[in-house]
Amino acid sequence: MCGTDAPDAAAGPVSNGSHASKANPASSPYQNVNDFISNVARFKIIESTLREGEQFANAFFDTETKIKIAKALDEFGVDYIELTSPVSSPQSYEDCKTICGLGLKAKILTHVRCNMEDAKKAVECGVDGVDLVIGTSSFLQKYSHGKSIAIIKETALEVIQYVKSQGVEVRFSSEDSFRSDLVDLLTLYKAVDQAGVNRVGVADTVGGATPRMVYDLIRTLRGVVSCDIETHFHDDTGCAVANAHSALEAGATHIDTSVLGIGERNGITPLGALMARMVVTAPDYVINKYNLKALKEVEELVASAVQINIPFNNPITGFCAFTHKAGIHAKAILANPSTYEIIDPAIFGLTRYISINSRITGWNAIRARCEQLGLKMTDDEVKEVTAKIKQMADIRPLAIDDTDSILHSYHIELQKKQAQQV
Ligand SMILES: CC(=O)SCCNC(=O)CCNC(=O)[C@H](O)C(C)(C)COP(=O)(O)OP(=O)(O)OC[C@H]1O[C@@H](n2cnc3c(N)ncnc32)[C@H](O)[C@@H]1OP(=O)(O)O
Ligand SMILES: O=C(O)CCC(=O)C(=O)O
Ligand SMILES: [Zn+2]
Repeated sequence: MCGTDAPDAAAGPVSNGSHASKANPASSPYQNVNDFISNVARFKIIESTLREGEQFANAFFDTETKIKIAKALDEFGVDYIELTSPVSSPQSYEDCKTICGLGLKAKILTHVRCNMEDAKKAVECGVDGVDLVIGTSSFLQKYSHGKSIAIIKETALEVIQYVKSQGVEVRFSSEDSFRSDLVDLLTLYKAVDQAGVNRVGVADTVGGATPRMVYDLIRTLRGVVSCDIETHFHDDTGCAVANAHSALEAGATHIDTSVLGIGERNGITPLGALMARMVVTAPDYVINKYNLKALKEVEELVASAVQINIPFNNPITGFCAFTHKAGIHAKAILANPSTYEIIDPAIFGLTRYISINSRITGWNAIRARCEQLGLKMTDDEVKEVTAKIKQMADIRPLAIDDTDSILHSYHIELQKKQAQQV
């Protein structure tokens, strides 16, 4: 279907029905449960395409590209934009300063190791906030930086005090949180909270956490710290979006994303997929806060910058995300799009497409196409021409033009017959 039947709003029968007018959103079982701890309807996004995303295998962002991406993310309405550490290279340092000088609405963060030298470089760049990170699992303590929890705590408190003294936001995050000792973690978070951090960060660095593990850890942490809680989920086991949702339900306040999920290995929670999830959970909040119609453009910009295609099954913008094919689906979609769509594509400035070119096409979809083409036929005639389309589709894949040709020829034959009868 995909090769010969590419969605094109002008080509196939497009149902203009809108979800809002045909379904009562208040009746959705997927929406926000209003418990007091959940932040699903008031979360913030820390967009890390220009930090975590730069760790994606294909990524090379020159200054101009970074500026374009930062501006596009700002237009989209993300709350924060996180940049690569300025100690990474001289150009990273310059780019960090340049982006801080753009005057964007989004706050600019940079992500550095939890030590004084890195923090000083970060502050020098003029960022709004510094995201401090250090591994707390025994793996990272032993094989990465070699520091004990006591030293981590002592250093963290010094660095936090310094960043705060510069009037800059500060966050402390424990890399590899889920493989860290819970007592170590809570002791550290409590200490940095008391030291006045704006946020603590919980990171599933290796992508092994499940939504239930996330809920339990964040719920526990929520009872220990009073500051905001940022969360960061890798997608190695396919749970990054679900984990983000679970974190918000448990009281996390901020979610890290990157466009198309790009990042180290197979990346993190994708911005678009998170929007898809959250627009279903908390439609009013998401629609009013984010410029959802700009999503496709942001994704295309980043996809082109890192030389990848948008995956076919990407939520929202995958080429067939709003394509309906089977006859049973098509009939119901034409009557009411909510039957087989959880998200109205119009919210993202997109249209749905109904495929009419296969052996599984039904006569209701063909009737809609005939109406669109202005070909008048009785129901029995539509059924007869549908059978002809199926006959042909049994032999080879059809393009929309093939189906339309069958419809036009059949209609011409009908007209000839009618003329003969007169
Ligand atoms: C899970 C994550 O994604 S965390 C963020 C990852 N981001 C980055 O790595 C930013 C890009 N990195 C870089 O440009 C470089 O790694 C730099 C500039 C940070 C450091 O480069 P180098 O000095 O050449 O060290 P290298 O990369 O080989 O090793 C990392 C060093 O940081 C130390 N380190 C690692 N994490 C931390 C931390 N959180 N706090 C302090 N030191 C740390 C390691 O012990 C190691 O130190 P060493 O020089 O004594 O061996
Ligand atoms: O700083 C953080 O919270 C996350 C760092 C990171 O990229 C990770 O742990 O995967
Ligand atoms: Zn990461």
